[in-house]
Amino acid sequence: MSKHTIVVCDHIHEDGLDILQNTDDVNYVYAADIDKTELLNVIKDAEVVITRSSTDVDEKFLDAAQNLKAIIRAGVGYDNVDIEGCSKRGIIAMNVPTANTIAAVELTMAHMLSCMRKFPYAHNQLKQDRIWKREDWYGNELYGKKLGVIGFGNIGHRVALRAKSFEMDVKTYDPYIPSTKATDLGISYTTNFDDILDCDIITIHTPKNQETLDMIGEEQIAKMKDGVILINCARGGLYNEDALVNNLKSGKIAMAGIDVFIKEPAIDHPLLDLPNVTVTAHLGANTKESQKKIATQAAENAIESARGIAYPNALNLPIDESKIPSFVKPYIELTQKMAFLIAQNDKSEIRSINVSAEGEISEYLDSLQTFATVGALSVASGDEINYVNANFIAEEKGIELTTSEFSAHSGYQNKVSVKITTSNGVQTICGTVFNEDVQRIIDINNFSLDIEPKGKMIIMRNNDVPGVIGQVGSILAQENINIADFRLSRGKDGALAVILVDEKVCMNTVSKLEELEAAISVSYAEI
Ligand SMILES: NC(=O)C1=CN([C@@H]2O[C@H](COP(=O)(O)OP(=O)(O)OC[C@H]3O[C@@H](n4cnc5c(N)ncnc54)[C@H](O)[C@@H]3O)[C@@H](O)[C@H]2O)C=CC1
Ligand SMILES: O=C(O)C(=O)COP(=O)(O)O
Repeated sequence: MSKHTIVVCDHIHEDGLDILQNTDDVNYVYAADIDKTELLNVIKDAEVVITRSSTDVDEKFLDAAQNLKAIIRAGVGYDNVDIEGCSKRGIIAMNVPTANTIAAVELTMAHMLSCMRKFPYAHNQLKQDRIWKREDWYGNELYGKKLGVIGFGNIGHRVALRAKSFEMDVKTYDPYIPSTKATDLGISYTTNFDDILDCDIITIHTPKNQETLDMIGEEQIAKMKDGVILINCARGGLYNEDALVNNLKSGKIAMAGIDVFIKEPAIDHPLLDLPNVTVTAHLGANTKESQKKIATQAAENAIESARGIAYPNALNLPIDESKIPSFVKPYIELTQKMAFLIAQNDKSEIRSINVSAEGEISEYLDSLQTFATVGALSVASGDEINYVNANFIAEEKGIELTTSEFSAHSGYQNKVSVKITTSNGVQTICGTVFNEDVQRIIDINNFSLDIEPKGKMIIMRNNDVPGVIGQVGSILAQENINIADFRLSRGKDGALAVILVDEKVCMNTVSKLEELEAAISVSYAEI
């Protein structure tokens, strides 16, 4: 039995490792304890890798992992994964988005309480210094304080709910949610970022990206109350780290609770030298409960993706298959086949691919376009093309991808057409689906036909003169090629024949057909 190699690059719960170990068709490699340079060697044969935030899936990593099909980020944030690099290489990246939510929520509350009651100072004074001085540690209560929650997703909204149970006055800023997601829970919603800056405590729960990096810097801190408390259990850099250090030193920020740093491990970070910071070493997801859930989900998803069965929580698929209605699927297949057929008929350099549609199917033009691109490019690039990287590769080759809806109705309930322009000319094939899954090509370059897009086919354009069918028949008979079906279409510019055959046709036979006096063009394709 051939086995799928799955490499585990970071520490995950043993329940996940057991699943991998006990799966017959998996060759599992545990590489969490090795040096990251050595890891590059180990991932050479990996089909799937499981990572956490300690492994950067960057250019070097991807270049080393030549056989990689999928990456499972066993957690939420994927800012350490080069998603575009994955897409270009046809690698599907997935995360495990909700399994550690509660762990991160509870760590946020812990940091908040720790800052309010000055836990680190009080703890150290008694435990390390053996001093009992209760008068030194007057903290503050969460009760009645204003809490600003930036980012109201899985973690942010749960932090807000817990804060409400402490009878805090909670407000959120998240421009990407409907306001009712917050207001229905009794939480104020604002689209004015400055409203959040007016809070007693601010906690951030957004992803890290171009938009959110340095979201809070000197300018925003200057607008905050003196003695504000800032919590970050999301990602290092969402609060500008220099601004954080400066304002903690000056006392503008009274306390900060920090779990994450721009550069981790952060053992020499200036924040660690400040007394008014409570820190944890990126422990947001580190509860046994969360890690058990994440590891089992990550292992199961790794196995499914290695087998090519499913890609749960994929981050870079242009198409979410689960959202595509069943009637669209045969059209997707048909579109890919039509593009594949055209690209076999004309192997010259592709300049543009246009997909047009009419009927309800036109709502799915973007998905159809992606599959047409896969079909067209796979003639030249074979297995290297899949629907994750097709659009990237087309872009790199300078191929223009367009879609359009037919302006006039042809009478078909749904119809799709693929038009490919090459350095040699333009070819168009149209198709439809009958009775839910019977795929048919109905037009090739303006010649009406009715052909199943399947098998070995010779496509011949010829002058509409007597005797052509007989001549084609005798050439194929001489070559021992059996004709399974012969479809002929006549138009004002001659005729087009699609000849379905049982045996593979070699270039020599194609040349003999091309030599017929009536022949205009002949090509051979297999679907
Ligand atoms: N410290 C740790 O160990 C952990 C950290 N995290 C991090 O916590 C963060 C939040 O995670 P989840 O809540 O699970 O993610 P999520 O995707 O459920 O929520 C993120 C929210 O941020 C909002 N958002 C995006 N851009 C925004 C912007 N510019 N301004 C305001 N809101 C914006 C989104 O609309 C979304 O509602 C992520 O950065 C994640 O990586 C998650 C788990 C553990
Ligand atoms: O899930 C996340 O975003 C986290 O930050 C947790 O990261 P980790 O898996 O603990 O390295």
